[in-house]
Amino acid sequence: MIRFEGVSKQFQINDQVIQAIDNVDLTVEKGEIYGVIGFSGAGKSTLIRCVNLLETPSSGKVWVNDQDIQSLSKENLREMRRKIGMIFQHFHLLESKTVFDNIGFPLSLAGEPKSKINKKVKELLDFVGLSDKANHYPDQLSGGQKQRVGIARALSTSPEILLCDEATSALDPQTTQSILDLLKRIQKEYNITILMITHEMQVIREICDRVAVMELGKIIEEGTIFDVFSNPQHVTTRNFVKTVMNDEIPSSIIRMIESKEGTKHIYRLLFEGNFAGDPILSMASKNHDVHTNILFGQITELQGKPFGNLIVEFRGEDSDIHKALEYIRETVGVKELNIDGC
Ligand SMILES: Nc1ncnc2c1ncn2[C@@H]1O[C@H](COP(=O)(O)OP(=O)(O)OP(=O)(O)O)[C@@H](O)[C@H]1O
Repeated sequence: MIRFEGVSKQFQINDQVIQAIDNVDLTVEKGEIYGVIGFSGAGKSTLIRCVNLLETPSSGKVWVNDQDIQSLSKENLREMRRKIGMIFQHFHLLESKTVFDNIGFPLSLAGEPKSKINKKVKELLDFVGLSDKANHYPDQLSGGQKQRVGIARALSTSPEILLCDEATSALDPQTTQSILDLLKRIQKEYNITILMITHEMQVIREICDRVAVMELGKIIEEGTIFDVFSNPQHVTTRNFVKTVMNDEIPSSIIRMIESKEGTKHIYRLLFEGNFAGDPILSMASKNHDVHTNILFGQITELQGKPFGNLIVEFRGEDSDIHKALEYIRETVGVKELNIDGC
């Protein structure tokens, strides 16, 4: 468990004071994957670096497993740091050491016996799928493979917490996916608490349980992935959500709707985790003698629940359409559509 309590951090450059973190309160529960998202300069890196005291807060407290880390003795802090692994955007591998030695490096530093290092490194090489690369050097690896080495190295001391600093930002989408899958496996199999910072909402959506949005050093919004993605409150959060779940209707569809003559019965059906898979449109159509025409839609999955919307045109008698909509409303949200797409 990680808890930030009124944490602030200022940097001073000449006579200028930079407020990198501003009175942050945040709790990451044991075993969850918690994401912090924000634009460049929001304070994410500074925040995550306060967990292992790579940065010292100017004020406030950081608790790790109910221990105030700033009150630890040097020796206890060293011990605590062994429980906190970290992975980085640019991997930070030692170029002159093999994959095997990179992974075993934290254990060598801690003076662990060779037999223990060998056993642990072999287990981790297998876990991250790099057993055949043990004797390769970092410059012989792809970005994704390098990050796997970084992850294995972070796991070598059997940490309880893994800090991920933009761990997938240097990777292509396919490799990103494989690294995210690996992080999910780590959470499940090792029950590790993961705190990750990123500027990619896709990454948050993919694996996090909860998310905090940071701006100008403050947490401006926080919640479960489902709540934040389905009902973002702050304009910055809405902009992040839009990058992965754009519910604006394309202009070609709006033009097509506008060109239709006569009364238009066009509705937005909102799927917000409340849909059990019944064929509601075809049932509404069959039971109430209306025709339905899906004009546009985007349904995705958030934390295992369907989320999104469909823009549907209904044709038929007004009274039948009314009854069909009543039936649909029992299952999903229904909103009449203004032509401006709202
Ligand atoms: N060591 C430092 N000295 C001075 N200013 C710093 C230092 N580290 C960070 N800052 C400043 O603190 C603010 C927050 O930076 P931080 O790196 O935490 O943001 P970020 O959200 O991680 O951004 P990015 O994604 O670009 O790394 C920025 O204005 C940055 O310039």
